[in-house]
Amino acid sequence: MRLEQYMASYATAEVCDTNAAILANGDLRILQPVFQIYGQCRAFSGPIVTLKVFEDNVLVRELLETKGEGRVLVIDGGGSMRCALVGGNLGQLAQNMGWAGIVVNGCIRDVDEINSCGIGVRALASHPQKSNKKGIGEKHIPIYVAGSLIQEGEWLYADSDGILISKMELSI
Ligand SMILES: O=C([O-])CC(=O)C(=O)O
Repeated sequence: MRLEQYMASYATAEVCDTNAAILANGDLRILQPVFQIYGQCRAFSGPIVTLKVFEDNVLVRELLETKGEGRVLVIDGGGSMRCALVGGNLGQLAQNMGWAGIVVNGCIRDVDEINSCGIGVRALASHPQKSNKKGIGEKHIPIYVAGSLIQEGEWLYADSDGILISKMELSI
């Protein structure tokens, strides 16, 4: 897939302004503004793949080794500030496998390398320490991140203003 396919043809602010009804009923949610912006793509979107881990990134690699097909990996890392769940190698892998982006409720490292990858990355912060490698965690389960319950298959829309989660693909 070419990078252009991930470029934004929407603005999250406009989506919020024109979708009051689904914002009110919860089909469209706005993540709390806790994320830093990394990666070449400041704006990205796609269907969500969920992962819950804690200070262990074996399953992150396992998922990123599969075809991304324009999806976004959302990792609930429990908000840990003690190690990084994604680094430069995984950022490059995600780009190579066609993922649109990665959102981490936790930390990343190798920020300069990640910033050169042609994907979108959001994380709470950077941390130089690598994570454990035990392989513990759960894939494809509902996760609770930045104030929102997020289900596998929902859609994520990110740009410079923030991150939206939508129950369905938005027609924009
Ligand atoms: O392998 C890790 O733990 C993360 C990392 O540093 C990378 O992706 O380059």
